[in-house]
This record gives sequence, structure tokens and C-alpha cells, in this order.
Amino acid sequence: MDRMEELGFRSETDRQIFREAAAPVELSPFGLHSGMFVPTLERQGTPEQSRKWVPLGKSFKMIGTYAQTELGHGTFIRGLETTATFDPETQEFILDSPTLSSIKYWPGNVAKTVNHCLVMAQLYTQGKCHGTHLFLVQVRNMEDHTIMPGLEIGDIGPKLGFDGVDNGFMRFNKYRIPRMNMLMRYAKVLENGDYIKPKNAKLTYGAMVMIRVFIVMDAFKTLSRAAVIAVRYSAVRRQSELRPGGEEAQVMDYQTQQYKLFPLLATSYAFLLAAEGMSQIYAKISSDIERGNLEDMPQLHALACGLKAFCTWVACEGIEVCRMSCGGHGYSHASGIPKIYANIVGACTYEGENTVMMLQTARYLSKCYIRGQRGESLPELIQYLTTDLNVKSTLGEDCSFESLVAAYSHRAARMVAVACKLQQTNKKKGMAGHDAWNKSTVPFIAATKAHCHLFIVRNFVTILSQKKIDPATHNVLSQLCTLYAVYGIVENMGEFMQDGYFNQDQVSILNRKVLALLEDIRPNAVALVDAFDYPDHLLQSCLGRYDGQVYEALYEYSKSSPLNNTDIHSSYYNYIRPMMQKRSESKNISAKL
Ligand SMILES: CCCCCCCC/C=C\CCCCC/C=C/C(=O)SCCNC(=O)CCNC(=O)[C@H](O)C(C)(C)COP(=O)(O)OP(=O)(O)OC[C@H]1O[C@@H](n2cnc3c(N)ncnc32)[C@H](O)[C@@H]1OP(=O)(O)O
Ligand SMILES: Cc1cc2nc3c(=O)[nH]c(=O)nc-3n(C[C@H](O)[C@H](O)[C@H](O)COP(=O)(O)OP(=O)(O)OC[C@H]3O[C@@H](n4cnc5c(N)ncnc54)[C@H](O)[C@@H]3O)c2cc1C
Repeated sequence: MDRMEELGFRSETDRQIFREAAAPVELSPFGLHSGMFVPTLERQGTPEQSRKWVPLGKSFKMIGTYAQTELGHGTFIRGLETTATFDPETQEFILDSPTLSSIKYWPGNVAKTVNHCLVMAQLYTQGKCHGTHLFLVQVRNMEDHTIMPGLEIGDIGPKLGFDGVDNGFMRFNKYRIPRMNMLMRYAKVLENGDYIKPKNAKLTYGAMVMIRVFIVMDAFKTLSRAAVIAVRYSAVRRQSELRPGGEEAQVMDYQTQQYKLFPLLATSYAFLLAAEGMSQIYAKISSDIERGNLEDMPQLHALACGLKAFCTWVACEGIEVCRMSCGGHGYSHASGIPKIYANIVGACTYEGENTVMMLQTARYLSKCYIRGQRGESLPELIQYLTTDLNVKSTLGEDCSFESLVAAYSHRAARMVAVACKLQQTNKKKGMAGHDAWNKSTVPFIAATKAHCHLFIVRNFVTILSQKKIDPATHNVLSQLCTLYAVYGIVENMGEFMQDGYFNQDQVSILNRKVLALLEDIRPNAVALVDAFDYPDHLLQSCLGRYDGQVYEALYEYSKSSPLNNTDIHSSYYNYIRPMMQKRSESKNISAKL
């Protein structure tokens, strides 16, 4: 913190970039404090509460996290069992974990790091439950960091990754906190126990929406880092003869290697622009919400859910492709890619399990489809739902941006219509609403992915058509944008072709175009990854280092393996030699028999 003051970092974004540079792969043990705990105090606390607590948080005099998930519930927030019961006699809330399944489980940094938590609990006052609300809870003694009486806290044990975060469990036993520790910006409990309800119960979910927006940027960061490593390594690695008798080829000259990596390079650029677009939309709508205008809250929720799920799924699949494209060395921690994967793949689960998030967006699309069918106006991002589905593609050899965006709009509109019609058919068959919904959720997931894909393609095209970019750069970025869109069509051709939107000639054009673009991008591939400007210490990769000295780095890395600290490992004396001696003794015996 002091270092950031010295460096004059004022904005939270700059501070976050500095933190990530300091702890480039594992999330910092203070990531949740800065990224979730403090911003939630700012956004969900009253002005008085913010004035009191935010400075303590920003100066790390109070270190916190966000404790919502329980052993028995993570997705279904309304099913959370931790209770906060108001005691008007003492002006306190009594926090309790009434069941085993109600134990808080997973909250990051709760095990050993933090001294406070924002706890999501079912609020009870005057004998009535008012649903989940957030409470600021001190969990450790501020003098000696011991656990506060009435709490049981511990670490949940080893995980796939996320090793920089001590995810923990926390059990409350009639633990008392002051009434004013309930975050009361939107809902309140008065001294007499009266409950003042919020304009919208989902305002309490605001912290999650904010983090989902951040996670879209994380999807870009992690995929682009893996792409940098894999593309640079593919330029250095020579393997096999492309020309019989010739020198071994750079693996980046194999068309298959290009088809693996260049679409992921294009996706990295697309996700960066999508994350920036998402952040701008979040900034605008969240400030409207803070001013009391909740009109666009459903649109923000739907977009944040959809993009968080879509981008993390695609990024994780892409990081694995990057790892495998590096052969054996990609499997080593020396490549840096396994750690990137292990630390981002949790994002498909945390902050809203991806399928559940996609279904939230699907639910929004279903409602918008019905409004569109009634001729009601729709938000700009959703207006494609009223596309005339009888129109066929005008795509030509040039694969123009206009024809590509039209294709993605048509595909998403058609798939949303298919899912909605199935839902309506289910209802007409007499199914209850929840069954009609559940029995159409698989097509809705596919449609929502198409909806998110359209957002990303359209956003990329819009930025290229609006931003002033020098012609040479614009040309290369246009190649990337076209590759991202054409590759997406080729890889999902069935969804674009199902209603004959493309004719056979257009399909051939697209298949030729994707291969031609690989050749167009090849000369600029290394420059395009260098443009992300990730320093070597952040990539932590022998394969992706800027100077390309891969084998030297691998050799030094291997020599530094702890197993090389001794020539003969203790396991020889403890196990191997006794085993061999036993074998030779038994052999002597059998020879004598
Ligand atoms: C510059 C600073 C940078 C700092 C960056 C820091 C780095 C941070 C990035 C990464 C680090 C992250 C580390 C990991 C930390 C992980 C933390 C966690 O995992 S915290 C726990 C997260 N848990 C969840 O997300 C739970 C998911 N479940 C839910 O959200 C809800 O249960 C639900 C699935 C949405 C269902 O809710 P509910 O049953 O109550 O509602 P429904 O009946 O489905 O819908 C009712 C209506 O409410 C609307 N709705 C629901 N949620 C919201 C919302 N959030 N906002 C607005 N509206 C919402 C829903 O759409 C329905 O509306 P209608 O259809 O009725 O109109
Ligand atoms: C690395 C990591 C860090 C975390 N950090 C925190 C933290 O700091 N604070 C915190 O509070 N929590 C944290 N969590 C917990 C996280 O928020 C939950 O795990 C997440 O919300 C998923 O909930 P769940 O575990 O209950 O999964 P479940 O919802 O039980 O998922 C199991 C399966 O059920 C399916 N499913 C569930 N509901 C539906 C539905 N309605 N329709 C269709 N399918 C459904 C899911 O798609 C999934 O396939 C963290 C988790 C991880 C992995």
C-alpha cells in the first residue's frame, strides 16, 4: 500500500495493475479485500457507514473478504441458511450457523488472512425473515489476530489452483454484532426492529455483478498471456521437415498450428475490447442504480452473467489449446501455462457457476423475445431479436463486417426463437411454467452463447469502425476481427446453416477465408503478441520469454528443481536399496532351491 502511495497510484485500476504485476499469476491474498470487500462497503453501505469503514479498508487497517457461500449452498442464494436475528434489547444481530450445511465454506482469505468479513445471511426481525442481506462481521482480534469467541474458522484444504488464496470455512455460534453493522444503503432495520425494504431485493446482489464484470477482463488477461507464450514458443520451436530434406520448420509454419493459435490471438483482442465495452456499460448503469434509476439493472445483470460465463469458458478452453500446442514443454510449470489455467478455471464456477449465469441471461432473452413479438421496444443490444428470419445471407468473397454481423445476428435471433418456441410449446402441452422452462434450458444455453458471441463480434466491428486507428494497424486489427468472426462461423457452421441462411458457395467462401487469414496474420503474429507488452516476470515462462532463449531457460529451470539438491535422493536409501537387496537375497535363495 505504501509503495503504491510512493508511486503515486491514485486510481483503483492502476493499483490493481500494480498488484497483479506484484503477484502475476496467483490471486493476491488481498485480491478479494480490494476487489470485493472495499467496493461493496462503498456501494452497499450508507454514506455514514462508507465514511467510517472505507478508509479503514483502503488503508488496510481492516482487511476483509466476501463470505456468502455455504457447505450446502453456493448458487441458490435464497437458500442460504446462516441467520442474522435482530435483538432489539441489545440493538444487535445474532449470527448463527444452525446446520452443518450452513457453515460458510469457500470464502477467500477467510482461513488465515482477514480480520473482517461481509457475511450474507438471512435477516430475521420481529419473527419474520426478510431474505439475504450483508453484514460486516469482525472475525479476528485486531490486536493479536486470534479468532473471535463464538466463531470456528479454518482452511478448506488444497485446491486445483488459487494457491495464493486461503479459502476457508467459518461457523457462527450465536455471534453478536451491532445493528449498525448491517449494510443499510438499500434495506434497513430500525432500532425498534422495523424492516425497511429496498427498492429491489437484488440490489444486495450488486457485488457479484461487479466482480462478474471484472472477470470478463480476467478472461482476456489469462487467455492473452497463454497466447503470448504459445505464439512466441511456436516461432522459436523447430520440429520436423516441412520441406523434405529441408531444415526443420518453425512449428508456427504448420497450418494446423496456425489454426490452433491465431483464432485464440484474435479472441484475445476481441475479449479485451469486449471487457472494455462491458466495463463502460457497467460504469454507466451502476451509476444510474446508485442514483436510484434501476431501469437498466436487468440488462446489466443479464450481460454481466452472459459475458462472464461465455468468456471464461472460451478462455479456459483456449488456454488448454495453447498449452497443448507447446508439446511436452507446455505441460511443465516452466511454460507458465498450467498455473494460468489452474488459476482462471475456477472462474467458470466462482462468482456464479457458468451454466447458472447463462440461464439468468437466457431468462432475460426469453422475456425480451416475448416483448419483441408484441412489438414493444427493446434495448439496443437486444433489438436483433426482431430480425426477419426469412432473410438469407448476402456474404461475398470479401466477408464484409456487415455480412458477418448480420450472420451472427441471424444465428442468435433464430436460436433464441427456437428455445422460446420450445418453452411455449411445453406450456401448451400443459406443463407448469417451471417445467416448461427447465425442459427448454439446453436450447436456451446454446442460444445465449450465440447472443454473447454476437455481442463480442459486433463490439469488435463497432470499435474498428468508430476508433481513429492508423491504416496499417487498422488493417491488421481488421484481419483479426474477420478471423474471429469467420472462425466462429466455421466452427459452429451447423447453427448458421440450420435454416439455410448460407448457401453452399458461401460456406466454401468462409472455409477458404479462414485459411487465407492464417497466412495474412502469420507475418504479424509475434508482433501482435508482443503488443500486449507483458514483461517476462509477469509471464513467468521459459517458453514465452521475450528474448526467445527457451532451451537455455529450460535447462536452468530444470537444474533449479529441488530434486536436484542432492545427487542421490533419500528414497534410494529408504526404499530402493532395501528392495533391491531383498530381491537379490530372494534370488540367492531361489538359486539354492
Ligand atoms: C479496478 C479494480 C479492479 C479490482 C479487480 C479485483 C479482481 C477481481 C476479479 C476476480 C477475483 C475473483 C475471486 C473469486 C471470488 C469469488 C467470490 C464468490 O464466488 S462470491 C459468491 C458468488 N456466488 C454467486 O454468484 C451465486 C450465484 N447465484 C445468484 O446470483 C442467484 O442465486 C441467482 C442465480 C441469480 C438466482 O437468484 P434468485 O433465485 O434470487 O433470483 P431469480 O429467482 O433467479 O430471479 C429473480 C429476479 O431477480 C433478477 N436477478 C437475479 N440476480 C440479479 C442481480 N444480481 N442483479 C439484478 N437482477 C438480478 C433475475 O433476473 C430475476 O429477474 P426477473 O426475471 O424476475 O425480472
Ligand atoms: C476458486 C473459488 C473461489 C471462491 N471464492 C468464494 C468467495 O470468496 N466467497 C464466496 O462466498 N464463495 C466463493 N466461492 C464459491 C462459489 O461462489 C460457488 O462455488 C459458486 O457460486 C457455485 O455454487 P455451488 O458451489 O453451490 O455449485 P452448484 O450450484 O451446486 O453447482 C453444481 C451443479 O449444479 C448446477 N446447477 C445449480 N443450480 C442450477 C440451476 N438453477 N439450473 C441448472 N443447473 C444448476 C450447476 O450448473 C452445476 O453444474 C468460490 C469458489 C471457488 C471454486
